[in-house]
Amino acid sequence: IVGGTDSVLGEWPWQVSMHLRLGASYKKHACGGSIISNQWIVTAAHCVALYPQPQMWIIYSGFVRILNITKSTPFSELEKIIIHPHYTGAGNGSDIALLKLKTPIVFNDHQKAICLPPSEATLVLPNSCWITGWGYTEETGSPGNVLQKAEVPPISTEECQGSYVETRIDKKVLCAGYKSGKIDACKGDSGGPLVCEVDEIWYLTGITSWGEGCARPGKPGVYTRVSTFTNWILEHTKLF
Ligand SMILES: O=C1CSc2cc(C(=O)N[C@@H](Cc3ccccc3)C(=O)NCCc3cc(Cl)ccc3-n3cnnn3)ccc2N1
Repeated sequence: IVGGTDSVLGEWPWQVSMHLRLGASYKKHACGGSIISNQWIVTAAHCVALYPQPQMWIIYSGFVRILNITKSTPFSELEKIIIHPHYTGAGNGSDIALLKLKTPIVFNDHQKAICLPPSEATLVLPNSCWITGWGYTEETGSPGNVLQKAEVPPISTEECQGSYVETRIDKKVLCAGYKSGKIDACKGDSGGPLVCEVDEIWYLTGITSWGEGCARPGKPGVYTRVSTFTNWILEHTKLF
């Protein structure tokens, strides 16, 4: 996150870190994700597209300092990875995937689920949403240690299309950010949440997907619009 500030434990209890098992011991943070039930995580399809094998991944939850993670830190393992069937990788939407945990997460003040938005919610977009992650804090920077948070306003599809003339901006995505840049997601934040509070309830409104550089003026962040996929999520997680 560029232009963010430190989070405190319990502020974003649905945020998880996905670590790729590269060889026996070496693991590293690859993507963010969001807890939507005690056994399901939502992330970006591009995070798992290169390694769609459940045994390649481990999930850390209930923490904010990435440097506190050690070999003895408890983690969750994956039973199943479901990548959206329409995801093709060419940045043309449906950048969403579901991770089923081998054993359910025990909820507490530091780890619990975020609500899904109503499907196709034309719910007038709130004017304030938040992004979080352990990604780069500058475009050519390095990952943050403490989970970073930043407030970003959603941007209309028309305005966003004007920022990305070579890419089709449709209802499968949601753009957010400032004309002046300065605050945005960046490398390592993808798969993580864009959340908005409506009537004191937080909803998973977006999934960090792509952007042209980080926090550049006129180049907002592009997020998977979760409400377009709420039914798909419910069908595949049997959460209804
Ligand atoms: O320890 C490390 C140091 S290097 C590193 C890089 C990445 C990375 O590039 N991730 C990509 C996505 C990715 C994930 C897995 C495989 C391949 C690519 C990303 O987050 N990409 C974020 C995309 C993005 C989204 C928004 Cl909303 C706004 C701006 C951007 N950025 C544009 N340029 N950089 N960020 C992830 C974890 C990492 N861990």
